[in-house]
Amino acid sequence: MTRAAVFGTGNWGTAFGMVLADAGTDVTLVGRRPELADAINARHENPDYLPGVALPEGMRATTDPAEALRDADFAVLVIPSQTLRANLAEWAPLADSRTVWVSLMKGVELGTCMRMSEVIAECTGAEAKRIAVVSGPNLAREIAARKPAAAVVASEDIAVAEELQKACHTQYFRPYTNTDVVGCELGGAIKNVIGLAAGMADGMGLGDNAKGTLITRGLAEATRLGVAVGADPYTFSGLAGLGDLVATCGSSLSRNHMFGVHLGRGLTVDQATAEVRQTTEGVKSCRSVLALAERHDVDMPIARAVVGVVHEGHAPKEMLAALMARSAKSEGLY
Ligand SMILES: NC(=O)c1ccc[n+]([C@@H]2O[C@H](COP(=O)([O-])OP(=O)(O)OC[C@H]3O[C@@H](n4cnc5c(N)ncnc54)[C@H](O)[C@@H]3O)[C@@H](O)[C@H]2O)c1
Ligand SMILES: O=P(O)(O)OC[C@H](O)CO
Repeated sequence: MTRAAVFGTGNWGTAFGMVLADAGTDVTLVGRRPELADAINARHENPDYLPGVALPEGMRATTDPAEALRDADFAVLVIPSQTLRANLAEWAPLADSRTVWVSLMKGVELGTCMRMSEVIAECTGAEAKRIAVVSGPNLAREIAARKPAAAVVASEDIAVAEELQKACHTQYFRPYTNTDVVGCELGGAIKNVIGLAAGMADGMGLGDNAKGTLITRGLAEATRLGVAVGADPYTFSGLAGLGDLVATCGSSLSRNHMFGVHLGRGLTVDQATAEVRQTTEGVKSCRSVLALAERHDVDMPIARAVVGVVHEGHAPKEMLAALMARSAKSEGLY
């Protein structure tokens, strides 16, 4: 039987653990708080993140990473992107040399501008064939309700992607394989930044034309950066690109979207943080995404506007005016 250790007992760690278990994989969730692990084991429910969702009986939780990693085929990482490096310093030495590390995270590391698979490679020493990512339009609460969704499972080694695909394929969760790890990760991280912008537009009541424009030009920004760092441009028209942009920019279940809505309605960043509470990757990753773009001389005006609002104290209205006042250009990618 395939075994997976899932690090993170939040929304997506718990929901993806459920997907793996429903697909017949043996799953152990790894959390930090014993009382939450006990509740998951005793009640088959995660009362803090997914109250009312009945988890598969065989899915267990522990606070002991070594126990979870014993004989694990997959170590699935579902924690905030900015803490990954520190976490792996503890977890990596406990893993078997054959374990495949899987990132479900949608962020870019501050300071280094590294994608999560790059952080994993550096911290674990794992070669590319022992690293995979999962991305796509995957709002955890919908998946926890077993509503249908699709995703991309990417690894440079197609055989590894296919193994992971098998381990998480259920009647409601349809994973497609891809070998473009770079494109899938950037698609996931950048959609959060565009989701913040779309939320601001919604919060300001700007309407659906504005949102359609942000999604489309956001996709152009993501594709431009992706191409500059070696991704396949077609990945961005797929589930990890357009699919996730549409889901995130349109859903009140998206934390990034709702964070933007709060800002658009006039709340401060601190007030929006207090409202949303859970991991909102775009808030930090907008800066690392923009830094990566600057490093590659790629223009990302929407991402720059988001950084202006979230980190530089500009009002959403000011940034909107700046975006609209840019010089006229043709529609192409550049
Ligand atoms: N929620 C979704 O719908 C969804 C879908 C796809 C991808 N993601 C991505 O998955 C990642 C996690 O998101 P989430 O929604 O599960 O977040 P969450 O806020 O629901 O849960 C975060 C989890 O990480 C743990 N955590 C926080 N700080 C930690 C630290 N310093 N060390 C170890 N663990 C820590 C928390 O205890 C919690 O278990 C993010 O990168 C997000 O973009 C989320
Ligand atoms: O709630 P968000 O904004 O982190 O989005 C969740 C998922 O990434 C949607 O695919």
